[in-house]
Amino acid sequence: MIEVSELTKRYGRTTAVDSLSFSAGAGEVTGFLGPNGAGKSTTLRMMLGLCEPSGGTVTVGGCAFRERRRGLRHVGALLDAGQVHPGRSAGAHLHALARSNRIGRKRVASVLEEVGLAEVAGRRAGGFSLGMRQRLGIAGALLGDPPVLLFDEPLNGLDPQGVLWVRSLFRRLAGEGRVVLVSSHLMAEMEHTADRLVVIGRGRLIAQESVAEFAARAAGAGVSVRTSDAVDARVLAGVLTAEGASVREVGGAGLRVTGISADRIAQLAFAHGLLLGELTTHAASLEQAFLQLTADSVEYPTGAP
Ligand SMILES: Nc1ncnc2c1ncn2[C@@H]1O[C@H](COP(=O)(O)OP(=O)(O)OP(=O)(O)O)[C@@H](O)[C@H]1O
Repeated sequence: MIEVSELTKRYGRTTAVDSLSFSAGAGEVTGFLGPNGAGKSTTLRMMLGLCEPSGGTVTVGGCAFRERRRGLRHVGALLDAGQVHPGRSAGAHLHALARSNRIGRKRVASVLEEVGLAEVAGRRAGGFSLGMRQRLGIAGALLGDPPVLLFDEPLNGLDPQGVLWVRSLFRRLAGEGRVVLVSSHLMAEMEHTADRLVVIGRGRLIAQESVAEFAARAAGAGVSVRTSDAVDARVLAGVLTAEGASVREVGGAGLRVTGISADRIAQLAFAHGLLLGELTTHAASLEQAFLQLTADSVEYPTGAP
């Protein structure tokens, strides 16, 4: 379990992370989302003890990362795929990491296989594409078989096949009971990758909830209902409101309903002898909800498209 409590980082007058508190649990993929400059990388760096917080604490599995020995066995991280020495081969890079963390050579071969780089293990990392470097970074994170994994923008540069592979890898790692925290500035990347979302903007927590809960607040979500005439629409509106739904009249016989499922609306209409001409569920756009939620937090906003 990762626990972030009142974490703050200031660079001169810039507050990159501002009293941020959230947690990421074992057995699920937590998406760490925010627009560019929101403070995601700074938070991950503080988690790993790579930069000193100005305030607050972050613990991984109950204690600070820096207090552990042989870190890779406890926390694996992909922070920047460009961190590899360009003259070193993928294999040599991983062997060096393994040696300094007292991890056996066999494990290097196994992670190279896992990320699909076994055949190019002898090639210089400097000649790798961004997608291959991401795979190498992921291999480094997996090397110590750690219970906690942090990934900063791991889908960057991956082709669609690579994205699918990473998603199934994260799911498997979480299924094995590990903590998997994945940062991204794109909701579309997290929608099908994460179970829970931690959304930040300007260093502050905006939302912390399941993907399903996040979807429920998305604009555009709801059910369109059309009855035979305006009188029936009014009767149905009364019935639905009494059930706790929010109802808005749209035209004579139309209603826009939120807070209740289409199934339940159909049951209630049937129970009250009301004929429905339309019953349409509108899927929530998570991307839209994310943009609305973080609109005030964008560092360099551009004009509307
Ligand atoms: N070393 C530094 N010195 C000064 N300011 C910094 C430093 N590192 C980060 N910042 C500032 O802190 C803020 C948060 O940056 P950070 O890189 O953590 O955001 P991010 O959410 O990871 O963004 P991105 O999605 O663009 O990677 C930004 O305003 C950035 O300019």
